[in-house]
Amino acid sequence: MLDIDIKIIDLRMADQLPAYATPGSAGLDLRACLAEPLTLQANAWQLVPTGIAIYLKDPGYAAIILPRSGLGHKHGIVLGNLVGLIDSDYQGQLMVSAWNRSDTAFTIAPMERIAQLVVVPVMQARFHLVKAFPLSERGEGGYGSTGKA
Ligand SMILES: O=c1ccn([C@H]2C[C@H](O)[C@@H](COP(=O)(O)OP(=O)(O)OP(=O)(O)O)O2)c(=O)[nH]1
Ligand SMILES: [Mg+2]
Repeated sequence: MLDIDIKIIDLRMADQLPAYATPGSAGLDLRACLAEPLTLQANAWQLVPTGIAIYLKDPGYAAIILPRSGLGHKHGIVLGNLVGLIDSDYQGQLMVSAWNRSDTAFTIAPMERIAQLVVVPVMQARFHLVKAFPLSERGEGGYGSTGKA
């Protein structure tokens, strides 16, 4: 279990801090911190505040924002950036780019859970410039080079 600092940006979030819904949950649901319902027309997207900020601090971690399965599959509410990446040094409010990829308008209610946050380990890399790589089995083959079946 990792300890992370969290800051309340909107007071309405004070009693609704993100929490794992079950002991085995990987994601924490993020709420739409809205004053009034927000209707996303078909294929419209809008940046939605969550009312909270986190500071991961350790560059060995990041957080990713993912769609909720039900909203995405049943209503087409996914993310305008497909996946949100939260840097370990980001201290601003968590924002969700809510995109209605469906052909029907969808209304997000204030405080509705619209996306989920997953904290993940990250390895920062140091690059060593070389002229050639030692040959691997794959070499430069990709994009289906191993066949279909
Ligand atoms: O869905 C998202 C994606 C990003 N962010 C915040 C946290 C992240 O650390 C910061 C920058 O995100 P990113 O690096 O993906 O965006 P950028 O377009 O490269 O902006 P920047 O130039 O600020 O890095 O924006 C969010 O709140 N929600
Ligand atoms: Mg960036």
